Amino acid sequence: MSRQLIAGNWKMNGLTADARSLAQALQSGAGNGFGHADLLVCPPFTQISTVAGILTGTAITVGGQDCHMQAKGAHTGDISAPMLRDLGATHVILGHSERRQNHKEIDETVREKVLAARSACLIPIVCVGETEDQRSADGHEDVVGWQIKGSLPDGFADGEGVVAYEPVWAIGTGRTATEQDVAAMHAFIRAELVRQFGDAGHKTRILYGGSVNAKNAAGLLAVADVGGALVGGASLKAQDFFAIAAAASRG
Ligand SMILES: O=C[C@H](O)COP(=O)(O)O
Repeated sequence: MSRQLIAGNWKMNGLTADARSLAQALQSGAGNGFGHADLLVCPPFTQISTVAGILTGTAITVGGQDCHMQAKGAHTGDISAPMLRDLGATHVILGHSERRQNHKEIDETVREKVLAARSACLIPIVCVGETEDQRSADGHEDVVGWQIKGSLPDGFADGEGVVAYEPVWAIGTGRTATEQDVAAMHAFIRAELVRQFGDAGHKTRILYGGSVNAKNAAGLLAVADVGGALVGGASLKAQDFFAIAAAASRG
């Protein structure tokens, strides 16, 4: 099995003291790495510099949670991909369902942001996933299929771009998708990637996200075609984040 990526999305959590203390706990536990897992944390913009500084020299990399589609200019309050890179970020989460919902981001916006990330040498982690209503109406494959078509630009699979499948109803709810559902959706996403990008689509990592925790991680990470996890709440405790990483190592 190839290395899995365990990515922590801290979302809008962490004043400087919190971020410093969590980063220090990660630094002390990081050791020489985690077997089959690559580790990444994505703090809020305001803490990236602090966290990247503390984690320098460890096996844990740092990413952003969003970026603007332009590299610079008159965009009050926005952060560009080169700015993230400048702070030490290696990755950026794009098209998270909270951005799609709260900021009305559409696939075309996400696609433009992926291009911006690529120009700044950041690895994009593009989130896709259906709502509960869409799944109840049996529309989950259609929704995710369209998100993949619309959000991923040409050549996406030639780089290190990552896709994260996050059923919206499983995010922050404690309701995890069953391993059967995860297997079915990851197989569907893989088939879509190959249809869109040819052979290169076989190598794109597909993460699962949605209430992943220290207890359920081993089962989810052992599912075929799960290339890692995008972890929200459980990534705010170093011990839980490491337990998930350890589960990946056993995958
Ligand atoms: O980006 C992370 C996901 O939204 C999952 O969040 P969660 O682990 O708190 O459910």
